[in-house]
Amino acid sequence: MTEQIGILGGGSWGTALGILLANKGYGVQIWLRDKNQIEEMNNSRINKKYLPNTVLPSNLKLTNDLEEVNYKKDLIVLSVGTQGIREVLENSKPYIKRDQVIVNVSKGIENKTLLRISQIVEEIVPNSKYAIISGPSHAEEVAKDMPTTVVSASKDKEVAEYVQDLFITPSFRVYTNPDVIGVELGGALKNVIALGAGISDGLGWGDNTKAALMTRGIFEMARLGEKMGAQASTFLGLAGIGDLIVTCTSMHSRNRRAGILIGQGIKIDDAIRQIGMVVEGIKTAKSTFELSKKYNINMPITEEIYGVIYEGKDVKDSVSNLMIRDRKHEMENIVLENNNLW
Ligand SMILES: NC(=O)c1ccc[n+]([C@@H]2O[C@H](COP(=O)([O-])OP(=O)(O)OC[C@H]3O[C@@H](n4cnc5c(N)ncnc54)[C@H](O)[C@@H]3O)[C@@H](O)[C@H]2O)c1
Ligand SMILES: O=P(O)(O)OC[C@H](O)CO
Repeated sequence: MTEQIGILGGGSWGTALGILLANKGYGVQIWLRDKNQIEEMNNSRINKKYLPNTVLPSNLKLTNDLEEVNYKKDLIVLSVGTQGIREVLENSKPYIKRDQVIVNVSKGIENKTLLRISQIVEEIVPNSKYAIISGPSHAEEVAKDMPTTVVSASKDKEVAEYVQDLFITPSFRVYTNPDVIGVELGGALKNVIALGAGISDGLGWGDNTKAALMTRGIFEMARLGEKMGAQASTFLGLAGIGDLIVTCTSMHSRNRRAGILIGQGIKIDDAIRQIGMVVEGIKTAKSTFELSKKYNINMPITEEIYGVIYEGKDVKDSVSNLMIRDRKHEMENIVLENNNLW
């Protein structure tokens, strides 16, 4: 029997993955909250707002009804922005069945609770079969079938491999990994560093600066990750350095582009408005800053980005703060172990 898949959220990523899965022949239905957008997409068969250059396959259906999108689905994909996941999942809860697999593809940390998305899912739908897909994967390129690699992470090997099997195509290669914490944190924390890379570009600075932000950025991501129970080696993989590279360097990146605008002197709210899509790094910068305090981890880049976004710090002062800190040994506080097996 053909697998049936429901996708909660029809932004650029939910739509690109919906197209990929529908092209594999599965029955796919995307839930969107905006009825007008559904009508427009049904008429044009294009998601003009979020993914304007790709036609939707005929077996990709749209709905505004949470009961319908969950009904008789083998797999549910979560692709609304992180801060909306709790609300959408709470509203879906009456319709979610025990045997359905839940795959999160969003990348962030909830404000106030400081929870990762797997922890939100566990609170609302305890003991569900959960996986996360993460890695360097811009929707715009996946929709054009450009070679892309990602990771399917789950505590349950069977679930990770089921999700790998469902999503893999000759141009979308899916690896597995048991380290849910590391894969989730890699995808979330890189958005904060990408804002910094964008700010550096917006200031007109060069490749040296960006390479420094990326390299020192992955160190502080891994430091927090290890303290929170992740494998440091995950940060060397697709969901860590891989995603950091793509997000810090691509013109598709919403986070980098928001950073560029901020570096050019545009106000934060105006930058977010101009991007017009979820810029996860903005909210996740706050959560990450608070996590770094909670776990007592030194995260100087994240701290300065938090200062720029939430305390109105001048970006040039922030960079100067980073450069004139106490001298250090490069490899201080880094342990690289690899126990990354089920
Ligand atoms: N776009 C990409 O290339 C890409 C790739 C990998 C991962 N992601 C991640 O996927 C997630 C979604 O990103 P996107 O780029 O598709 O964003 P987007 O802005 O294009 O779409 C987000 C969608 O979520 C909906 N939404 C947001 N809050 C909601 C709420 N409370 N209730 C209902 N709907 C809500 C929006 O209406 C929109 O349809 C983010 O976490 C992002 O980091 C994006
Ligand atoms: O466009 P961004 O910055 O939200 O990044 C999207 C994906 O996370 C890239 O892998």
